[in-house]
Amino acid sequence: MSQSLTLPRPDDWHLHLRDGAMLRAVLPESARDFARAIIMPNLVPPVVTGADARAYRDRIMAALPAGADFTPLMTLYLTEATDPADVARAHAEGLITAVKLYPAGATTNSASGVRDFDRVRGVLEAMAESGCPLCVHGEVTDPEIDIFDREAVFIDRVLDPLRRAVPKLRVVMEHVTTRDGIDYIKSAESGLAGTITTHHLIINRNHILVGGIKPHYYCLPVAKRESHRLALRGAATSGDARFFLGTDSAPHLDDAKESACGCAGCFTATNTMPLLAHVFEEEGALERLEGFASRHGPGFYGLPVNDATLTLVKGNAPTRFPAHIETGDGPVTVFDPGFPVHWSVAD
Ligand SMILES: NC(=O)N[C@@H](CC(=O)O)C(=O)O
Ligand SMILES: [Zn+2]
Ligand SMILES: [Zn+2]
Repeated sequence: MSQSLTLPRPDDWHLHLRDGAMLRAVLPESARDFARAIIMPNLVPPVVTGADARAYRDRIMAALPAGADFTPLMTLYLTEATDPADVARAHAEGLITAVKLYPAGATTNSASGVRDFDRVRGVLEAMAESGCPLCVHGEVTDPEIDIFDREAVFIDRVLDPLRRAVPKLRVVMEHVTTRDGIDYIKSAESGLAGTITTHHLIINRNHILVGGIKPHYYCLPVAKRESHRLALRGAATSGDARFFLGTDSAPHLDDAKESACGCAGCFTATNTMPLLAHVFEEEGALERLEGFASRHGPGFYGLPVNDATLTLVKGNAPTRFPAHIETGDGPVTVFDPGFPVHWSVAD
């Protein structure tokens, strides 16, 4: 028996495309299924000015396969030296869609991030005025705080005080991984949303650590215990418009992940939509995938829902996804959910 589901073409509200050979290898994987994506600015060096964002957008457009229908929505990497006027100009021109806050040292390429939040108050106030959203990597970096608690502590120590200090600022809590994060987003009347990744709906911390360490399941924020994964599933499949898809597809070469000090990031661009169909079907919420992947994100960002459509089909045989993609510099492993998936994207 075959089944199918057609939705408005989805968007990815949190994506790492990198640069150079990696960009050319991973961009087609996202452009195939997604119409737009919020492009993370954590390159080396980071995308900090409007001019940087313009140049990066040009490199992405140059790397797009012929005939692809994909729009990169650019972001700036917030530093303590960010000029509020440059942000305001880039946003007014439509060059950027959001600004990204990385606490310094929290994740991959975050060394230029923010240490002293008072130093970015002026930029945040200008963004609140112009309606430019702030996307946040929500983890504290205090070495005293256990890595599994870093998201919950960030909410109390940083995010909530920041939102109270700049109440009109629109904030996206990226890659929520805890029940605490879900509850915090639900507690806000307006101006706060959360992205949820594909892999955090699928794995908990046992998947990373039981039976041998699995570097391809290691990402930041690190997957938490099962009760948190269930809270994420509940939120994603609830129909609540404050939650939408941000894959956080974050490619690293296999050599960099399968290492004594492996990089954080799961590469899910290739198979995200079939995996999500599997998860939503498992939760008895297939009809809500459209809200999560195609409608809630544009709603928050004030953009139109895509006119084009994407069709997912469920076949009798498990779908065969590539195990890895080639970049020219080495392979990147595609996220393996560890169970058979019968959904695929129709041609
Ligand atoms: N999510 C990750 O584990 N890694 C991301 C950075 C990030 O989104 O925090 C990356 O750039 O590799
Ligand atoms: Zn992050
Ligand atoms: Zn990310």
